[in-house]
Amino acid sequence: MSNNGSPAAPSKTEFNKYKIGKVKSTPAIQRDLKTNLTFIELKRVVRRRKLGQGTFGEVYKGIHLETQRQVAMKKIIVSVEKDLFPITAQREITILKRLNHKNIIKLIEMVYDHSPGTINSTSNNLHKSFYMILPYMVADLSGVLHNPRINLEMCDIKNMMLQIFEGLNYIHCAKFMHRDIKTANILIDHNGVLKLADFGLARLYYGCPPNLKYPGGAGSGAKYTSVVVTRWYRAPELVLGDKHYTTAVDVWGVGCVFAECFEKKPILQGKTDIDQGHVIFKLLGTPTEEDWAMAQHLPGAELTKTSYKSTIKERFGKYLTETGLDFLRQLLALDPYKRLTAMSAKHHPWFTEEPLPSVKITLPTEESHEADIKRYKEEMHQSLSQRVPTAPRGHTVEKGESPVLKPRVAIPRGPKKDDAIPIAPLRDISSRPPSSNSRDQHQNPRSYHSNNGYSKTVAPPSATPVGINRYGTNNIPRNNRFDGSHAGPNNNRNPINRFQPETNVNSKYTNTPLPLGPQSRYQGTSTDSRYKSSANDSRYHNPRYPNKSDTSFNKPVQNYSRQEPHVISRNYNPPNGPRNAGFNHHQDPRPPQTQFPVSSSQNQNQILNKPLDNKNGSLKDERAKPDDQRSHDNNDIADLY
Ligand SMILES: Nc1ncnc2c1ncn2[C@@H]1O[C@H](COP(=O)(O)OP(=O)(O)OP(=O)(O)O)[C@@H](O)[C@H]1O
Repeated sequence: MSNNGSPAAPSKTEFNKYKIGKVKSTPAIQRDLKTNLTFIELKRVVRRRKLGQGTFGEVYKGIHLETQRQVAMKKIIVSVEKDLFPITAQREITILKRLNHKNIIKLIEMVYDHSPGTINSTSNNLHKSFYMILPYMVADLSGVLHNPRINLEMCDIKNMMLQIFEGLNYIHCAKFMHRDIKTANILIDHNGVLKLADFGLARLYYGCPPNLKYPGGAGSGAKYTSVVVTRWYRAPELVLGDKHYTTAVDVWGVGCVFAECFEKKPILQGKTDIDQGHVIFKLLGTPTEEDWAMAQHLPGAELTKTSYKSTIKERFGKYLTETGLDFLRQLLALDPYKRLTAMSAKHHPWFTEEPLPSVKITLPTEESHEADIKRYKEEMHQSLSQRVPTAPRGHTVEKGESPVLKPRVAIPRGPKKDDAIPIAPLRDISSRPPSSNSRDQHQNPRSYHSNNGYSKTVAPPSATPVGINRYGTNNIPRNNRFDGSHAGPNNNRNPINRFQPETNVNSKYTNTPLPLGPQSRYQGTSTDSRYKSSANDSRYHNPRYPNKSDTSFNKPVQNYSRQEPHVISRNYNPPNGPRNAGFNHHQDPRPPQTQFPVSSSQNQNQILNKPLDNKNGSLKDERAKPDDQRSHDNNDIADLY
């Protein structure tokens, strides 16, 4: 406070904390005297490096000026007029504060841009910004897969899958569902450590956490909105409108990510929500009653009247051995209760088959983010147009320099003196010219066979009954070394030993058969009987699965499509153009933003610093409770928490 009692203007030089873009002159980072929050004056910063375009904001690269650490700054835009804080950001902040794992992105802190506000060009409204400060990650998996200069070996893919399952298992054991697993939300740091990010759609689930004893995911004890997950990564139960889904929706997403590693593009690109169902069944075959009995009782059951045959072997058999295909099939099992869990997936024999997972993935030091995909495409196009044309018959073409993709960014840079995060000296990209040839090789399944002794002649695993989760303790052969109770043979040929996951957090859940709570969907251990459809089946007397005469299940297909307006089909084209070429159908699954008032500085402070309500493990913030504060455009929003 100044002498005359009015709040003093914040000092311009008091705190120099973050700057977007390269460090040049002294940035304007200050602290608000009233709230004690730090803020940066973005108007002064001219150069920004945009990493990604989110649905409701943008992600920038910045520098923490005190430590010189690179950070990512995820912008959250708050309309000054409405004075509302987006619910997805609220959720993400709350959940990230609770999580602490090597394979989950960390929230360093929140900063508030205290400048008078900026006018949004599209809405013409005055906006203010909050920033989530996250550790800077050199790449995301979407950028890596689209980068023609990066060729992932099978051992790297295995390593990445193990890391993804480590992170996902942690989230699931902490009783959260992520609900937006996709390649763009899997970040990679300079040490090759993968981090699951973007918890804007995540939520706490009800019921017991998963364990190895029971197949299927956890969390079926309540009704949730099925309008979650980016469409192309949406599990079939969501596509069919199931509201009692489980953590298995995340495992489906990982299955899509796994397959995307081979095709380098999302594998299930439905054009509409209904089409998504067709695309899924075209790959995996229309489920029979035996395959997925519950499908008949979901709102979108009409889709199961199609008769597609599975094409998974034709499509992915060229990349994967029988064991690998079995792994993919179990990640993409149509029935969520036959799908692997994050906990059991790590024990699949595919990880013990040659080539074993690499100890550490080494990627080029080039930054590869989702925002770079457009550039890669342009480069590819340019490279192809520069190719020496083939000579007409009987003629020769003089040999010129073969077109080579030249990276725009300085790639192999050694650690600088003031780099707090040393860039690891990784593979020398210059020795691997990313010619069109290498791209071809990239798509060639045989490239996975090179140098690593990987061969398709590896004996497939012995046949196991379909529909049983083979890696739960229930089903594991007695001498199975991957039962999760021990680390397996003590040598580094065993991937469980080679790959060193963080084990501390989940150990308490591993191998601890938890009592089935009242919410548990299936009681007892007889897997066969669970999937049998019979009039006496207790599921049909369960209010969650009303019998067929229930009108909601008898909806003709038109009715189902009429529900589509509930699905927010906002086009994925931000004001400054499509997010990335070829992603035009990349539908935003999020419901309209429910927002909370953040008018006073005190409220802002609450959002950023309020300790979580830990009672009963609840993450709900008090401000999230009163229903009347929410703008319910449809009932699904009420489900979001
Ligand atoms: N910590 C980080 N380091 C580097 N890049 C990041 C980081 N966080 C996010 N990004 C980049 O920004 C992109 C979008 O980030 P994020 O998914 O968190 O935002 P979002 O607004 O939730 O996006 P979406 O609407 O697609 O879910 C990511 O795909 C990634 O390329």
